[in-house]
Amino acid sequence: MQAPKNTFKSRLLAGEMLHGLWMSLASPVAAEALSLVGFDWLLFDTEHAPVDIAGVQPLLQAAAVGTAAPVVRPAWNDKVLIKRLLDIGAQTLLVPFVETAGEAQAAVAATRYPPEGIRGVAGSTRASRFGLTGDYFEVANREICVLVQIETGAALGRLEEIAAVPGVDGIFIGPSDLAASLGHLGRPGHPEVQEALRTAAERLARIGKPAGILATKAEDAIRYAEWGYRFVAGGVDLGLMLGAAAALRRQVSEAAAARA
Ligand SMILES: O=C(O)C(=O)C[C@H](O)[C@@H](O)CO
Repeated sequence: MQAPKNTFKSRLLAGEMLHGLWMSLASPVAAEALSLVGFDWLLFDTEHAPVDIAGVQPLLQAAAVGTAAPVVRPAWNDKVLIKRLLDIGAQTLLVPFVETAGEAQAAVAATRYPPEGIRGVAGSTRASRFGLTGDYFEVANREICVLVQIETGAALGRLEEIAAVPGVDGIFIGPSDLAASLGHLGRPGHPEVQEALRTAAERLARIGKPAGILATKAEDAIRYAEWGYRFVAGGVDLGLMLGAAAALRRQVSEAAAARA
């Protein structure tokens, strides 16, 4: 048996546009269902969603049913969290709050077996198909995809340095945190934030590094793709559910009011 290939990484590096969905519900049912609707990737968040490592494994198992590649965001740029996510089979990680090239190097090192990095070795994990693959140790390092998240003005100032770190495959800009860092908490749509997002994509395109972002509505996702973002989460599972529920509630209430 061969070790799993990382199709997210190969497609990203081939320059494909990858449409994603941000998953905050931490629900295996939602993961399985939404893996089937045609997105290229699903982001399982453990930074702000109520889920620990043991809860991520069922999400990965559920998503394996469909066609969307899983991406997991560890709660922090932490070598132990990263190792544990890799062991349960995550191959693409979105590492939050990277502000310097040194922090990006640490994130990459945490994902690589020695001598390239410091990942601890376990023989029988979900990552190696419980030890049944013959080639896992040979291919693991190159199949792992590291995306680092830029979320402050300071990090943005060092964008090119961070992006140049070997092993950083893509840069994700977090609009909400960047907005907060730029003095516009809760207002990612503020013109100054939007301009920072636009120029970040431009700078990354100039150095040939794929840029990613999270949008919360289709029109934002479309604009970000037009600006050059290549892996764009177009919405959040929880937000979509609430939006649909609120619209349904509004529609039936309005119909009832009209009948009265
Ligand atoms: O800065 C951002 O934007 C993010 O990091 C995403 C947030 O954590 C959040 O909107 C996810 O639900």
